[in-house]
Formats: sequence, C-alpha cells, structure tokens
Amino acid sequence: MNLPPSETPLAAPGGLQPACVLSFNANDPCGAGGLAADITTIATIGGYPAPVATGILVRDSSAVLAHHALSAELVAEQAAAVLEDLPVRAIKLGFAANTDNLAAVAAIASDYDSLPLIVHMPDLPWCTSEEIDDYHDAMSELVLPLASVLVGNHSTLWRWLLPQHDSARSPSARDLAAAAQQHGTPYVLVTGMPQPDAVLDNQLASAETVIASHKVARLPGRFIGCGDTLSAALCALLASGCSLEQAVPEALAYLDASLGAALHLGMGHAIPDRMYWAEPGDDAPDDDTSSSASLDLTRDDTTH
Ligand SMILES: Cc1ncc(CO)c(N)n1
Repeated sequence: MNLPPSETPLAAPGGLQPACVLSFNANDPCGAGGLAADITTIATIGGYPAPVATGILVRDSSAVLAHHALSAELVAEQAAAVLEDLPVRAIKLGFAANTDNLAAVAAIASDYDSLPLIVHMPDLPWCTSEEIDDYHDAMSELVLPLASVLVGNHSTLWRWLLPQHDSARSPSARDLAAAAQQHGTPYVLVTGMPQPDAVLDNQLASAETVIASHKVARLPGRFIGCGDTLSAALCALLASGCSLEQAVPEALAYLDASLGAALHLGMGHAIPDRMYWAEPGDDAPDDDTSSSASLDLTRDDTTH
C-alpha cells in the first residue's frame, strides 16, 4: 500500500481519532521491551495501541530468565478480534516466540495485506541456537515475503541474513537490504552501522540505494528495549500517515529522546523513558540525505 505524505506528521488521520496500531509481541514484565514498549511508544506518539500477546517473557532489567509461547490459535484469535473491530492502520511484529506463532502472524498479515507490516528482528539471547535458527528460517520464509520494512541492528541482521558474508568486511546496509529483498522485503532500517568512535549510523536502505543515513552520538551506558521502541515508533508514525522518509528520522529522534531520559530503575540496564517526548520536530535530526520522494510500502505477495 502507498501511504500519503502528511504535512503534520503526528496528527491523527482526519484529526479525529488516533491511528490504531496492532503489535504482536511478548509481554516483558520489567516494561523495557515487548508489549509495554509498544503500548507506551504508540500511545505517546498519539496512536492507539492494540497489543496482541504472543508469549510471556520472565525478565528483569539484566536478563531474560525464561520465555513461554502462547498457542498460535490464541495469537490468531486475538488479532482477528481486533482487526474485525478496530480501524487498524499498521501492524508491527516484535517477537512471536516460535515458528507456529510466526506462521499465525504471517497468515494474519497476508489476510490484511493493505496494511504496512513493520518487522523488528530482535536479538534473541534467551533462545537456544537451535531456536534462533528456526526463528531465522521462519522469518525468512513466512514473514519477510509480507513485510514492508525490516528493522534491526547491523550485527543481528548480518548473522541472520548474510551468515556466509566475509567476516573481514562487514556488509553494507544495501547488502542487508538486498538479502531482505530476496525474501520480499523492500526496505531495511539498519541500526548501529559500524562507525568509528561514539557515532551511531542508522541507515534506511533498499537493495538499490541507501535512502537516508542518520548519524547520532552514541549515548553512554547500556540500554534495553531500543529495538522495540524504534520499531513501534516507526509503525505508529506510518499509521498516522507519515511517509517512510518522514517516519524514520522522527522514530530515531523519539528513541534518542527516550534514551536521553533513560530510567535506571533496576539493577541492570537502563530503560528508555518513552513518556518523555518533546513536541514533534523539535529535535528531529537533520535528514539531508533523505530523498523527498514517497516510498511505496506495498506488500505484494505476487512477487513470491
Ligand atoms: C543514541 C543512541 N541510540 C541507541 C543506542 C543503543 O546502543 C545508544 N547507545 N545511543
């Protein structure tokens, strides 16, 4: 589908109702990532969160201690109930526990293929390497053919999409986008591109080109919940009518602001403060490498 560019990026469509965003994710009881990240991010940006639970994490601010999947039927039933009722404008996939749940998400996304599907590839430190291999395969085969944009950090995407890549030369964002494109995903937002010193480079790329490069100063400390926050922000902004080129710098600015105000609540890593968010546009980074054309987020199953 093609999202129209908006003059007022964060305005609700028609100015009347918040844009509904359905997110598939696990619950994280420490509130750093998972559904809590999605709900707070989407709501703070002005959207309406429709959280669909895929599983339960047992975690604190230091580590994930256990995870439990909900049944694929339960995942599908929750999503169907929401989609048949609320005017959902975009779908986010955070984490879906296992192949059966990813298949359920893919079936729903395929039924609603007019909606943009924003897919986050999380690090999965709580999974065994066998579980990670299965997750990678299911993401490639079932989810990427339907996704509009894939979001993930450079090393995670490299390990998944280009495991055979020359380890002496790290892949470019275009290399990663080309690998995603082979499975059907047109755009990739790669965070933490290798950079000297304290700079982080986040690149929006297609197989053909780097559409935008957004460099930010790396904030000191270790954070959890960054990927969920960024991908939920991106999804909410797209749901509100932003073009992808508008939404990416806004979502990155939102993450940056949340990390700048990060909370040290537990004994482990810092947690983004997603309620802390200045008026839109105030601190959006320069996006002088962005192209002005509107990108087509069509998810077209016919390419497969
Ligand atoms: C600005 C920024 N974004 C993300 C991270 C997470 O690594 C960081 N340290 N700083």
